[in-house]
Order: sequence, then C-alpha cells, then structure tokens
Amino acid sequence: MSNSANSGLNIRKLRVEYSSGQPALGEVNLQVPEHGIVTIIGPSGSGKSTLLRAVAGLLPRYEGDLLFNGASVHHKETLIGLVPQNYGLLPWKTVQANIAIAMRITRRSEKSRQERDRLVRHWLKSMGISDLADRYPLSLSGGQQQRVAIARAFAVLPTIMLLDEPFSALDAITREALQQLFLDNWLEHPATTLFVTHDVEEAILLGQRVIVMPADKQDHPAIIENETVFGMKHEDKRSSAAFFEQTKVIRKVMQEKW
Ligand SMILES: Nc1ncnc2c1ncn2[C@@H]1O[C@H](COP(=O)(O)OP(=O)(O)OP(=O)(O)O)[C@@H](O)[C@H]1O
Repeated sequence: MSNSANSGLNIRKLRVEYSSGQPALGEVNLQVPEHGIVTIIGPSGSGKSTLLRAVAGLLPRYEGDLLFNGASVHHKETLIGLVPQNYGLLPWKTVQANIAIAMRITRRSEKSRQERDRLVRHWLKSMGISDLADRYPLSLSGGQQQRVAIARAFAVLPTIMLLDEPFSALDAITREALQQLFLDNWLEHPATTLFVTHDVEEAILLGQRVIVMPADKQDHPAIIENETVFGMKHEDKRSSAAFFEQTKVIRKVMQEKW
C-alpha cells in the first residue's frame, strides 16, 4: 500500500469554473501513481485541457486539492512540464535554444554550457529531430513542433509531465513511431504523467489507467485499469487479446458517457 509520501499525484474534488460561472470541469477525483502514466480521453469541451492547466498552476482559481506525494503540487520542488496544444515554443529562438532556455529557467542544469548542449542534443536525438536544431519553430511542420515540445518537456526532467494531445498533428504511422519514442524516453525519465488524447487506441497503448471524461459536468469520469496492456512490450500490445478487450470496454463506456 502506498502512503501519502509516495502516493504520486492526487487530484481530489477538483472543479473549475471560469469567470462566466459555467462549470468548465465537473468534479474529478484521480490518482496518478508516482512514475506512472494515466491517459485521458473525453469529448470536446469536457475539461481535459482545463484539468491539465489546473495541475500546471495556470489557473488563478479552482476548487479541490492537488497534491503530489502528500504536499501541494505547486510546491517549488515539484517541477511540472507541460506540452500544451499549441506547443508553447518561443518563435524567435531556434529549436536548440528553446530547449536550452527551458533547462536554464528550471535550473535542472547548473552544468557547464558544453554539458547543457550535450543534453540538448541527446533529447533532440531521442525524438528523431537532431537535424532541426538550428531551425526556428515557425519554419517547422506541426508534427515537428510537437516533437520539439516533447523533447523540451523531457529535457527539464520534470517530476510531473502533462501532455495535451501531443500527437494530434501526426499521421498514423508517424504517430505510432512517436508513441514508441515517447515510451522509450519516459522509461529513461519516468515522470508522473497525465496524457490527454482523443484517440482511444493511443489511450490504451500508453496509459496504465484510462480516464474517460463525461460530456455531462454533473457526471463523474470513469476510471479503467489498464495494467495488463501497460505491462506488455509496446510492439506486442496492438495485436493482443487484452488490447482488443480494452478497446471494447472503453468504447462501451464512451457510449454511456458521451
Ligand atoms: N479561458 C476560458 N474562459 C472561459 N471558458 C473557458 C476557457 N477555457 C475553456 N473554457 C471552457 O471550459 C470548458 C472546457 O474546456 P477545455 O478546453 O478544458 O475542454 P477540452 O476537453 O480540453 O476540449 P478539446 O478536446 O476541444 O480541447 C469548455 O466549455 C470551454 O468553452
């Protein structure tokens, strides 16, 4: 049994309203194990990005508790890496400068410039984009910008990683390749991860637990355990009976909740 000291990310009775007074996010109770990955699917407008923004500390107001290992998730020791839907890259900086600046700001690298440059090259290579180091973000395709944003998120070695549909701009084949790269990187640096996707298969391939957000803000999210698929070798998942079963289970829940 885990205790609060190593219980990971705990989201308790979280609710969000923007200034309009309309609920943006109905009540969410959720635990992401430390060094675990939870995926979230939900209809448009169900509050997935709002949930990530609350955890990232980007919302001035929310109801409920956000804890990491028993302390506030916004404690300065808990570094949170966010890959937002619009990638969040600085357009006036090159790809490598975008990553180096993030490392400097988060002070994950008190190292020499040479060491930082080595790490930047390492994370660019890990996402298959070494050749883009000197390019500017606006000269890149959406998919290339997504890879840069993910490389940057890993480079700061976050405690918690939040990804908002990071592979949405990719074709199916590239997407599958990047899912593998993402998992390889995550195994090297297993941040506690919340991963939003609109793709049911991706949710099952990447998450040890899958959250299905409801369309109705009065309803609660469904939480589906996915340890069997999560524990398989990535290349074996898609053709397994367990994956097929989970797809059926989650599609049924989606029919009920959406
Ligand atoms: N800054 C804002 N001010 C007011 N309302 C907002 C704001 N941002 C989001 N909302 C509203 O909050 C609700 C949830 O939005 P959110 O972007 O979190 O949904 P989502 O599930 O991420 O949607 P999508 O899948 O389309 O990205 C929506 O009704 C949206 O209109």
